[in-house]
Amino acid sequence: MRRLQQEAEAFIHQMYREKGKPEAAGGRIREIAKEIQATGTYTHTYEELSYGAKLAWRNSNKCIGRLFWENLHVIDARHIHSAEKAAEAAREHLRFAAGDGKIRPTVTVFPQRNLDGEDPLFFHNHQLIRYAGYETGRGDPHSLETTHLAESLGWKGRGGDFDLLPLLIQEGEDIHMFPLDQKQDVQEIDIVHPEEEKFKELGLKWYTVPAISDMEMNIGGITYGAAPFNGWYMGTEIAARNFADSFRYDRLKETAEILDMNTSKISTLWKDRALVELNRAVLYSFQEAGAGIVDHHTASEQFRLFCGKENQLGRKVTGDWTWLIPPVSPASVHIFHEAYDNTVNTPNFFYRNNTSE
Ligand code: HEM
Ligand SMILES: N=C(Nc1cccc(CNC[C@@H]2CCCN2)c1)c1cccs1
Repeated sequence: MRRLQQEAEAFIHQMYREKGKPEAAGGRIREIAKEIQATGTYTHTYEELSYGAKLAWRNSNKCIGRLFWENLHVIDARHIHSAEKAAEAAREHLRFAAGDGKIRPTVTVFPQRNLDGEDPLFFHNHQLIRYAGYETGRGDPHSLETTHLAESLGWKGRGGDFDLLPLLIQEGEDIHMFPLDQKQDVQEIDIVHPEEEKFKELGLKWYTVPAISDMEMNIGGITYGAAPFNGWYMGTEIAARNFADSFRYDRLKETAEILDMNTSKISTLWKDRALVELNRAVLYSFQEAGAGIVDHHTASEQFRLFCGKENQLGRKVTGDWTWLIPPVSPASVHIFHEAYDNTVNTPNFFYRNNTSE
């Protein structure tokens, strides 16, 4: 109780100070103290939930995209208690976030963790949109576990490389499964190359809205175990990791071969050349389709602006250098040559310790 009170006070003071009404904090803190006294916990107002979620984003040390933290759309779904309604809200989130190409950074907040440390609802999905992975080697190896869980609940995938996984939502002790509507909820882009016609023979595609659904959000001592959030992709995530990692889609060699590169020895740097072409193709394909995406150079410049603004406002930026540098040409962006304080502040997003499942 003491700890909850202290975390609540710290958050309320920060929020009211940043909103230019520090004198109003005291009254709200007393109100929260009474609620904690009476019930053991407290409930955020929508204003507190909204600002808290924005602060959680601003405090995300591994995130290069924080310049836009104040533009986060916060959907209050704390009235939802059934897996069915949660699935509908998740699908609505995806449709809203996709906009008509211009992706809206959005978080949907489901009911907070209860006093027994249980989440009324939570997602087993890593992201709301994700492709299945199979023992055959097809699909996304990163999804093997989630695919097994879906299959154990009766789901049958087609065994391809891009089969959309169903939503897997736990309500109490039971896991419920809901398919996404590929046409309404998911926008996908076929990956083509700006110059090389043959590139499309790779048969690659990816979805436009990354929506992380397996992290918990902590605001003022309250934990939201289901708070899926989306932004837009940085091209390297798809091209340099999802398509290139040997333990993911592992397409580097095939890309090099299709582009007639000399792959006879690693010292020809064919991997590096294939990586750049994959990244150019992903950026080109998304941009041609009018789908939101950012290249790692633009994203790094936006991060530089974010740091400048924060410093101007007298706030210290915290960051995790090892995640902030892009996986392609890292030393070609200024971030590589900077140092960042990796202190973890709250509000923030944290990994769920999945042992409870
Ligand atoms: C708007 C466009 C955004 C871009 C381009 C962006 C970019 C990124 C990238 C590239 C990463 C590293 C991911 C990886 O390497 O796997 C990342 C991490 C992260 N981002 Fe952002 N982001 C954006 C918006 C957001 C939003 C809206 C939130 C939350 C409200 C957010 C929270 C986070 C968090 C918590 C991490 C760390 C995840 C982890 O620890 O695994 N980001 N971001
Ligand atoms: N662009 C994004 N990328 C992103 C952000 C946070 C976390 C992740 C997932 N990181 C883990 C994945 C899974 C294996 C390696 N990368 C991606 C966003 C996702 C949600 C909001 S922005």
